[in-house]
Amino acid sequence: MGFNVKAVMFDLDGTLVNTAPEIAYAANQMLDALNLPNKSQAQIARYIGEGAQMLVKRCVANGALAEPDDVLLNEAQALFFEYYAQNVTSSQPYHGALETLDQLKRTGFKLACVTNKPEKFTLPLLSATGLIDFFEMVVSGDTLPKKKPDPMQLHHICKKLEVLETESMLVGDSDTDVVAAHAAGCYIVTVPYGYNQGKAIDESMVDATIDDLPDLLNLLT
Ligand SMILES: O=C(O)COP(=O)(O)O
Ligand SMILES: [Mg+2]
Repeated sequence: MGFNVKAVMFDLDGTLVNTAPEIAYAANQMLDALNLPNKSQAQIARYIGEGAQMLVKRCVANGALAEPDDVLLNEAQALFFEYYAQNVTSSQPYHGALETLDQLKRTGFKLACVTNKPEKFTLPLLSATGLIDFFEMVVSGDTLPKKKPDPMQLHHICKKLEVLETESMLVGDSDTDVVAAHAAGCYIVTVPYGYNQGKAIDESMVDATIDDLPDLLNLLT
């Protein structure tokens, strides 16, 4: 494919780790506590991708509660944070995630994780799954003033890793990742199994698609 890449940045939820089961469990605990109807895991998975705040808002906003007020939203978010903190480290990496990161690191690529997940969940999850040691940098949804689809996190990583955006690649699972990578000027490669609000990725918008993470080694090594 001829990618001239020195750094590879990985999205977390839906790309490296299958977080939907634990997120859905915590979201339904929150809905129970608020006496609101539960939602299926598939439905909640469609709300993943734009940070925890947005996920909570979408879970709470249904039917008569289409416009949840700030008091309810604050309470819902506090509950979700409390419940998700209890099971965030139970999520499992996708097939071949560790092996792929290991191989890329040994080959000499600089690796980073860039997620919209808040830091207080990102770091324990990366530690528990054994992924954290592969990354030179981790940038979470609340590390900087802006998050994906804004390119700020990607620019920040490129600067710190001393690579050009044009020699960096983002591997992600959603339109949010695609838009951020385009805005930053990085290559974008997507996996098909993650959370893209229930839609398929528009393949005409990406540099390549891979079936799973080990497929990346065919593109890059
Ligand atoms: O927290 C989210 O909403 C999504 O996180 P991600 O950017 O790792 O997919
Ligand atoms: Mg994702």
